[in-house]
Amino acid sequence: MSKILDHINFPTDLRRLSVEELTQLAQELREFIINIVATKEGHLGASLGVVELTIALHYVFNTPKDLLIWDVGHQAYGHKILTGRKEVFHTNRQLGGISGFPKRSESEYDTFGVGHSSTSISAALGMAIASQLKGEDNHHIAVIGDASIASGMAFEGLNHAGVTKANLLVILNDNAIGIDPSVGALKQYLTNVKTGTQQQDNIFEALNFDYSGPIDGHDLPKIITELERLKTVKGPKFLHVITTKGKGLKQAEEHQVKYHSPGKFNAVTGELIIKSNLHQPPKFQDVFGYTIVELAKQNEKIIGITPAMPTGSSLKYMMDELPKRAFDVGIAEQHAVTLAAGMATQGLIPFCNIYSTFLQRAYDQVIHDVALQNLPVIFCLDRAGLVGQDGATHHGVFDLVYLRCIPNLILFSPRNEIELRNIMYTAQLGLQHPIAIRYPRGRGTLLNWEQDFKSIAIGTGICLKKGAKKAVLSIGSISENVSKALDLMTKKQSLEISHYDMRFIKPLDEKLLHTIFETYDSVFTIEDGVINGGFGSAILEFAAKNNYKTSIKVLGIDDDFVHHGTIQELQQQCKLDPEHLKNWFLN
Ligand SMILES: Cc1ncc(C[n+]2csc(CCOP(=O)(O)OP(=O)(O)O)c2C)c(N)n1
Ligand SMILES: CC(=O)[C@@H](O)[C@H](O)COP(=O)(O)O
Ligand SMILES: [Mg+2]
Repeated sequence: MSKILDHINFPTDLRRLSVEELTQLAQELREFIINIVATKEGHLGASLGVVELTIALHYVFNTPKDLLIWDVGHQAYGHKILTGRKEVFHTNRQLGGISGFPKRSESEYDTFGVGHSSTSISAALGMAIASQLKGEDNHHIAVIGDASIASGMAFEGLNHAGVTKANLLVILNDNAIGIDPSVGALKQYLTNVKTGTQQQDNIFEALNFDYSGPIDGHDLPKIITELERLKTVKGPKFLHVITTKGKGLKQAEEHQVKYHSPGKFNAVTGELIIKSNLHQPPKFQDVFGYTIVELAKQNEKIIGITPAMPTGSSLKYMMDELPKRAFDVGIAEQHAVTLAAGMATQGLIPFCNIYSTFLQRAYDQVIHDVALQNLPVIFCLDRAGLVGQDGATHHGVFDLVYLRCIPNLILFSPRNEIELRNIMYTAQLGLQHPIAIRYPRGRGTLLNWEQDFKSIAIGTGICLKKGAKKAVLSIGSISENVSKALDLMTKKQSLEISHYDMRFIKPLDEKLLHTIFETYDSVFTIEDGVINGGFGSAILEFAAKNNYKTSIKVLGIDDDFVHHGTIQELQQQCKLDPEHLKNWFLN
C-alpha cells in the first residue's frame, strides 16, 4: 500500500493533507525514523517524542520563511525528513552524509547550527529582532526541551525577550527528562504546572510572555489549533507542550535514558543489539566512574560534579553509591565549574567532570573562578579529541589550546586506563594547583587496568620506546596509534625511532625535552587536537626558547572543523591513523 510519506518531500507537500492524513503521516514518520536509526544508530527518543509537534509546526508555519530553531537539534530527525532529506536520511551521521544536527549549510530549513544546548531562544530572538528592523513579518519559533531551558543561556534569552516586542514563540517540549532525568527547582515547578498543583504565579507570564499550555504534544489537532491561534498573537509567546520521550516504541518509552542514543536495535521488537563487553578493555568513562568511587570511599573530601551527563560520564556510579557527595547540576557548565571552585575554597576536593566540548561554555569560570584563585579543582574532561558521529559541534579538539594558555593550570592527558587512574589518585592527594585531565570517548587498550594506585610526578614524561635518530612525542591516547605505526614498520625502520609519552602539556617535562633535543635529528609531535596553539606549539616554543635547531614536525588537526564519521575514519581524514603516521615518521 502506498504510504503518505512516500509523497512528502517538503512542507509544501504536507500542507496539502487533511488533519486525519497528518495523523497517519505521524505514524509513518515514526516508523521511518525507527527503521533507519535501528541500523545506522543515532539519537532516537527525542525525535520520536516530537513527531506530532514537527508535523504541526511545518503545517501551520510557512517554513522556511518562518524561522524554526531546534534547541540541541538531536530531536530534529523528523524535521530533516520532512524538509528535503528523506532520501539521504540513511546517511545520517555517517562520513560524508548528513549531519545529526541541523546545520545551515545543509538546508535552508536549518536556520541555525546547533549541537550544544540552550542556544535556541537567543538565536530566535536575534532573528526576530532582525526581522523587525528589516520590516519583515515572519514568525520565529524556538523549540527547547525541559532540561535545556534550565540552562543559564536559555534564561538569559527569556529575560531579554520579555522586554521586547519581538515576534517570538518559545515552545517548551517538556518530557520531564534530559538524557538523564531532569533536575532542579525549575523541573519541580514544571511538574507542578503539569499536575495543576502550582500555587505561585506562572514564571513565564511573570517574564512577560503570553503563556499557554500545558497541552498534549501528541494530540495533533490540538497542537495545530493552538499554533494557529498563537500565530495571531503579537510579541513574545510561550507554549508549554507535554510529550513522551521515545513515543511509539515501547522500549524507548520505558527506558528513556538508554534509548536517548541506543546504538543498534531491532526495529520491530525494539530490543537492543548488545555487543559483548567480555575480553574488551574498559571505556575510559567507566575507569573514571569506578575510580572516583574507589577514591571517594577512602577520601571523604572528594566530591563528584557533572552538568547533566551522569550516564555518559559514568559519574552515575558515584551518584548511586555516595549520593550525598555526587551532584548532577543539570545543563549548567558554568555553574558546575564555579560550584567546584566554591567547594575547593572550603577544603573539599571536587572532581568536576565535563565533556571537553561543553567546557568551552565555562571558559571564563575556569580562568576567573578557578585558575586565577589557584583553587585545586580537578577537571576530568571526557570526550577529548575526535568523538565520531556527533561531529563538529562535539569534537573535543580545542581543549589543549584553550587550556594551555591559562596560568596555574596543570594539563595532563593519560595514554591509557592505568594512567587515568593514577593521575586521579595523584590529584586527590592534594595538589597546589587546579588540574585538567583530558581523555577520549570509548575504550582504552588494557584488560589489566585495575592495578594498585601509583602517584605520578607532576610535569614528567616517559620514554615508551628507545630508538636512534628520530623522536616521536605524543600526548594522550593517540599514543596507541604511534605504537601501531611503529608496529607497521620493518625492524630496521623502527630501530630509528624513539617514542615518548609526554603526559603533561603543562608543565612540560623540560629536563626530558633537553635530553630529547640534544639526542635526536628530528622530532615529531602528535596530538588529537587542533595544532594551532596546542601541544606541538608548546614544543616549538620550547625549542625556540632554547635555540634548538632540530627539525620539528607538528602532527594533529589542521586549522579547520572536522565533521562527522567514525573516529577511525576521521583519524584517517586528519592523517592521524597508524598508516599515515608511519609514513610521516619515515619521510
Ligand atoms: C551545553 C550542552 N551541555 C550538554 C549537552 C548534552 N546534551 C544533549 S541533549 C541533552 C539533554 C537535553 O534534554 P532536553 O532539553 O530535555 O531535550 P530532550 O532530549 O528531552 O528532548 C544534553 C544534556 C549539550 N548538548 N550541550
Ligand atoms: C546531543 C548530545 O549532545 C548528546 O546526546 C551527545 O550526543 C552525547 O554524546 P555521547 O554519546 O558521547 O555521550
Ligand atoms: Mg526533555
